[in-house]
Amino acid sequence: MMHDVAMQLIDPSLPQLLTILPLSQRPIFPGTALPMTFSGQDKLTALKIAVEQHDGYIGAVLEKETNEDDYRESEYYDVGTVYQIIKAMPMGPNGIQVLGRTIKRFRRQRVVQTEPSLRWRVEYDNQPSIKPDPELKAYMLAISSDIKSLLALNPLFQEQVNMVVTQLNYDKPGQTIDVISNLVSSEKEKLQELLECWNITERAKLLLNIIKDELQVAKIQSRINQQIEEGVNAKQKEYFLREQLSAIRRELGEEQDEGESISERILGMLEGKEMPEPVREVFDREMSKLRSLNTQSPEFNVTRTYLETLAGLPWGVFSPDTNDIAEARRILDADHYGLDDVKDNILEFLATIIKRSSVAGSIICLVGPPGVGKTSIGQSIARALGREFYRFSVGGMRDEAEIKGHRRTYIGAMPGKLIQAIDRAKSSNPVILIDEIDKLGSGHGDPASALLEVLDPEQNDAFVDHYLDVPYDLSNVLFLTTANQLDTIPGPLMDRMEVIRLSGYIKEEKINIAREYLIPRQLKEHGFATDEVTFTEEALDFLVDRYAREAGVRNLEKQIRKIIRKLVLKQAETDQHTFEVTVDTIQDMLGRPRFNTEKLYGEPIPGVVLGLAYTALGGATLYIEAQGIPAESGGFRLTGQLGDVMKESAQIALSYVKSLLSRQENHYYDKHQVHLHVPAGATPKDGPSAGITMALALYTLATGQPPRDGLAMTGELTLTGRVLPIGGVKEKTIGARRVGIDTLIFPEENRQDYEELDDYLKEGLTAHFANRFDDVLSIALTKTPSSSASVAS
Ligand SMILES: Nc1ncnc2c1ncn2[C@@H]1O[C@H](COP(=O)(O)OP(=O)(O)OP(=O)(O)O)[C@@H](O)[C@H]1O
Repeated sequence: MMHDVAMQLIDPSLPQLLTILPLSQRPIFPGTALPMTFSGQDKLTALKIAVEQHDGYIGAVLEKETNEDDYRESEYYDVGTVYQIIKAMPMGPNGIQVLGRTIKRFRRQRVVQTEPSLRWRVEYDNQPSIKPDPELKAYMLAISSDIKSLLALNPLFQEQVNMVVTQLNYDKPGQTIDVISNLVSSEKEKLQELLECWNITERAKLLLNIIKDELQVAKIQSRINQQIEEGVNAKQKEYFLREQLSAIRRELGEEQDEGESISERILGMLEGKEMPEPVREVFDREMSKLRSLNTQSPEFNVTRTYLETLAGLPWGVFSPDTNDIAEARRILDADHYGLDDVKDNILEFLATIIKRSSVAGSIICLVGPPGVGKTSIGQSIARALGREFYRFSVGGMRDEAEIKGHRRTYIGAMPGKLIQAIDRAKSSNPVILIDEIDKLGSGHGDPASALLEVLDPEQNDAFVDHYLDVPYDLSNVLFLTTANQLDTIPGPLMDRMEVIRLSGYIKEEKINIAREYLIPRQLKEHGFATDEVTFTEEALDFLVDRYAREAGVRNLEKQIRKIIRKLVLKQAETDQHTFEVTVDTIQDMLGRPRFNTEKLYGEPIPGVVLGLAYTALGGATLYIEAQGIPAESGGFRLTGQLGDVMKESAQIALSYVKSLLSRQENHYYDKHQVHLHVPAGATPKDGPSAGITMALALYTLATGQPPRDGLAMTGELTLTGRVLPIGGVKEKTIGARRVGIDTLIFPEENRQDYEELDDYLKEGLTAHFANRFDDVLSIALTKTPSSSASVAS
């Protein structure tokens, strides 16, 4: 390529010796007019000589290392640009600005003089102008396009660059490149490299790289700027719009100032309430915080919700107690059939509260199977005292925060159930019923001890909910709790409560409840007059016996509702107005009866004995089955999901029966493996009270004598054959009646419990009381051994 051949000709018009002046920032390129400033006496002297003696020509060279004291001692690059000063103007006492043009690059040949100024002998870049080849042309085009992009991003040199770009002269690429080089910025070393590049194509390449780098930086810069601007703009826009909106609202008189009206509303909520002083201080502090916050900030909402909760609570608001025991009795009677003991207990309790005029420390726990009226008794108590009623369940509750609330730092924090209850009740002395206290879970924190804090009269006058973070006095709340069974209630909670049992109803009671309470209530709810629908006695008996045999009456109520709904439809579809519900109607409407009989066995057989159990669903009967399998060495298997206590009591029963049999020369268990099962196999069971039942099953299996018909029993057995007392006599009696049992065996020590039962519960039943297992045998075995079972010996 032609222009690659360096032709260093001497330019006759330019001086061979040049006064050198230093450039510290960047080199300058030929072909442009530009001003330069210099300061320092030594430089001023050099400039003066150049202007006066050498037609104003100087050589401007970039310093490699600057010598601050004397520019002549600095280290210089070899290549610089010759500059001709056209005009010089003093700048300050020690400086000068010169205006001139850059002409040509030169290279140092040698230093010819240092005093009074630095002078070099130089050689010039005297390449002839060349016609660009395609490669160089391509570079030039690339430079031109990049420089335009750069222009779009960086408006700073717009005019200057624009001019250059529009005048780009492909015929003189070297000059064009130099002009552009004066405009780009990069590290000084890179620019010096560009200056030192004699080869034009190489120079174009270097310049393109520099421009590309610059373009990259400019792009990033512009992106950052844009992002910042967008953020600022969006914020500003929203701010202005909001300002305008509230100005418009103010103009329309719709709202004074959002924040102000919220604060006023919250303050208004305090009317008629008496906030204790320490709480008021916290309230005031939060209130002034609210006022200082921007209504759009998230913190405003958090503070506002807190203040609303705090102000919404019924501080110092109490409903006056009725204090009329006669009225309380009337209400309890009006709402509930029977339950005489329960009502008496509750009235005694209410009388005490009235006398002491304080509820402090009185907690009642209503225990009984589902649907026996625990909740509705609670409601009646509230009605009798004229207090608000609120109920919540702690069944399955695993997180302490549900009772005591979440700290306010949580997102979506709320007060716990107790404060929610107070909030809903709108009074500080409501009746709060805590349901299913026996099913309280444990998991996060300790819900049981949180509940204890609530119920404990020593602590609950200053109950601190995590969310509120100020004490609330719960000592005027009348707490009631309910449970299906007592075993699973945490001990410390149990200690603080007075237990009132609701044992479940027998058939006759349920018929009465249905007739006197449930049916009239359902008729009313469905818009029937009481005389429009009548149930026959047989129908009620059939309904209770076949469709609703459980201890409570909730299911009975449900069945009645079903029947009445169907009658509503019938009334709407036909002209019929009055209805008589008979056995047939019930069968028609409710389908096949759910219960026929609980008896699994027709005739009694050896090895099968009916036991009495006390479960969360009330009293129940359960069969105990024993079966022998001939085997060399005996053995014992137990099935039916039995708990540890029940397993042990099975072992005791077996050991005892074996010793009893050995005295009778009966070696059945030496030759048989025995399997004891308690159906239904899927229901977990535990407790020692099936001891005598299991022993009798094992005994009758070995002797082949069946127990007498219609017999059920309960009692703990010791290893020596003593019968120990059990719990739940009333429930067990009720359970036994339900399945048509007529003879019962209880431990002797439970005799009094049984005798204290109401007569109607005992009607038609014969109860026997056993001290020892021998007594059980003499009551249970009235028949002689059957011949078919005699193989057992
Ligand atoms: N002795 C009764 N007299 C009249 N109605 C009753 C009686 N016992 C229960 N009921 C009614 O039976 C229904 C169920 O009672 P309630 O909801 O109080 O049962 P519960 O014992 O609280 O049950 P759970 O343990 O499942 O909460 C209610 O409608 C209640 O009025």
